Amino acid sequence: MEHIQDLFSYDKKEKTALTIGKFDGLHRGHQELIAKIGELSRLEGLKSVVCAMDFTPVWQVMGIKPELLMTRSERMRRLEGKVDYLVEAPFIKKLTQMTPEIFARDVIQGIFHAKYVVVGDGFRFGTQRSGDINTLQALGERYGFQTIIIPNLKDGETVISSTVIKSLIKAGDIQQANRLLGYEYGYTGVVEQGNHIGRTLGFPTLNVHPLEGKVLPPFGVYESQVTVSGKQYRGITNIGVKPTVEKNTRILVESFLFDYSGNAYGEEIGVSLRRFKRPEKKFSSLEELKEAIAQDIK
Ligand SMILES: Cc1cc2nc3c(=O)[nH]c(=O)nc-3n(C[C@H](O)[C@H](O)[C@H](O)COP(=O)(O)O)c2cc1C
Ligand SMILES: Nc1ncnc2c1ncn2[C@@H]1O[C@H](COP(=O)(O)OP(=O)(O)OP(=O)(O)O)[C@@H](O)[C@H]1O
Repeated sequence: MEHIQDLFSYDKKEKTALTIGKFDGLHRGHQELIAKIGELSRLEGLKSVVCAMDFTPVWQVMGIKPELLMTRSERMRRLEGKVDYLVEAPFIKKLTQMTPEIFARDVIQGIFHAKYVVVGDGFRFGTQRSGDINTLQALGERYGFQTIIIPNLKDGETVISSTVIKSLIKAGDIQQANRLLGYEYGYTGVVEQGNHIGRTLGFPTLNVHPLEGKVLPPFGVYESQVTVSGKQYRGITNIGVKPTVEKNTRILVESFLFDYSGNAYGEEIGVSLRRFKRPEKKFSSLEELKEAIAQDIK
């Protein structure tokens, strides 16, 4: 997969099967669209393209702190091997001012040379989201691309969306969030040195700082799976500020791994969350904290 960081520097000439959207989380709905562009590109000798709209420039202007399911590099890794091109499209003035027609003509046709555009039911595009799937279909006829609509994938009555998944994570319902994502939500990060209290408690932890912008669940203890040097370990993870031992510390994701004995300082690890167990608590002694952790791992 080739990663192109700016839509306006995309200069490939091949015909494409294209999908467009924010693609935060690459949930099961997104995965259907990606499977479809893969299938079309294989059948018809096209290139498959994910055009991921990046709203960071807009949020910066508005002073909004982003809350996202994945960082750009996590998205890149998750798409690796699945599509030919990942093209990021920072949502700059030039884009925000495009009417649906200009977007279809200059971007879908002009930049991407799309033969197919694959979108979900609820897709909106153009200035102030003024175009919908009917607009897209009509413009496709004018500008020579075919629009393929994927019905919104649901889980029971719930339409799967990044927004719903973020709410579930914030509410601590990791199991349901994972179901809608189609994989386990988590954090990647470089292992940092802690206070080395963990090992005196008998529970040494691999500590990572959650990357900027990632949605956090309620502070607390979670069953987890941790990847270190390509190997997976079952573990238990505390997300929070460890109020028993620290004051005003920054948020950490701390994992005690069963069956692991290294320290991995400086290495990048992945921590996937499986289930919420209990809220983080300020214990009155380290002894009580130790007893609680012993219960957590049972
Ligand atoms: C399973 C687990 C549960 C934890 N629960 C809490 C908690 O409820 N309250 C708290 O203050 N710290 C909690 N911690 C964090 C510990 O305080 C922390 O791991 C310990 O102080 C070691 O920190 P260090 O790595 O900086 O040495 C928990 C850690 C683990 C692994
Ligand atoms: N559940 C779904 N089933 C099928 N397609 C979907 C689904 N959700 C989103 N899509 C499509 O995936 C593309 C990218 O969607 P986008 O990431 O913008 O939407 P989203 O997941 O609903 O996010 P948000 O909740 O932030 O609006 C769009 O074409 C959209 O219509």
